[in-house]
Amino acid sequence: MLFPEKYIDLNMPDAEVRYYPEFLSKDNADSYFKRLKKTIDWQQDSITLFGKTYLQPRLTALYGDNGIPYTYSNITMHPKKFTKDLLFIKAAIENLIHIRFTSCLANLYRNGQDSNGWHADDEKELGDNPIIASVSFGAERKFHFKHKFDKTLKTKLILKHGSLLVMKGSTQKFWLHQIPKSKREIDQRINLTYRIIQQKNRDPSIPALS
Ligand SMILES: O=C(O)CCC(=O)C(=O)O
Ligand SMILES: [Fe+2]
Repeated sequence: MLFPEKYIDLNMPDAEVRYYPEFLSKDNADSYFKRLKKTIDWQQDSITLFGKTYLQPRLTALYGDNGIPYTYSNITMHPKKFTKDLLFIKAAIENLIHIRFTSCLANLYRNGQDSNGWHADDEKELGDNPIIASVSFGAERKFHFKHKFDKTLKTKLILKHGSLLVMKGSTQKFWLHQIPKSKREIDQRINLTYRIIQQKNRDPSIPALS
């Protein structure tokens, strides 16, 4: 039996985080993984931190249904048009949680040395209390959270093949997250983070078009 709607609330203070371990069946997740690896236009960008330039420790790509660029860690990404698979997965999430997304940032972790350092997804383009829906395929990876202000608060989970993690409310205001590097040998993993990306300087008193 499949239970795509079965969830676990992480019960973190100052956050709303919900985990759906069986969002996609294994067969579905297997075939998405293979196709996403081939059809996404993966690229490795450089980031500049404290005046030094590094290659990002993973491959990424941005897709969307508007042309609005997305800037984080000094990288500006321009969205490509959604692929069929990305639209199907988007619709499955939207049916489950009743939120419409505009964009998807895809990550490919090639092995255990690839990672995603501590950050919050709190860019202006994401609006005030952003909703981020993140689907995982392939190798399992650890996902860590730590509170920005109360150093005693942290938690972690393992993101399974075919799982969905939804972060909303004040999560990005109060918490950082990361995918740490691992010395173990780890296979490839693809993660899709669906987001709502809007014009940066939009007047918040005017409702966004949907
Ligand atoms: O790979 C993941 O699970 C997390 C990705 C992430 O945090 C991001 O793209 O902002
Ligand atoms: Fe993130």
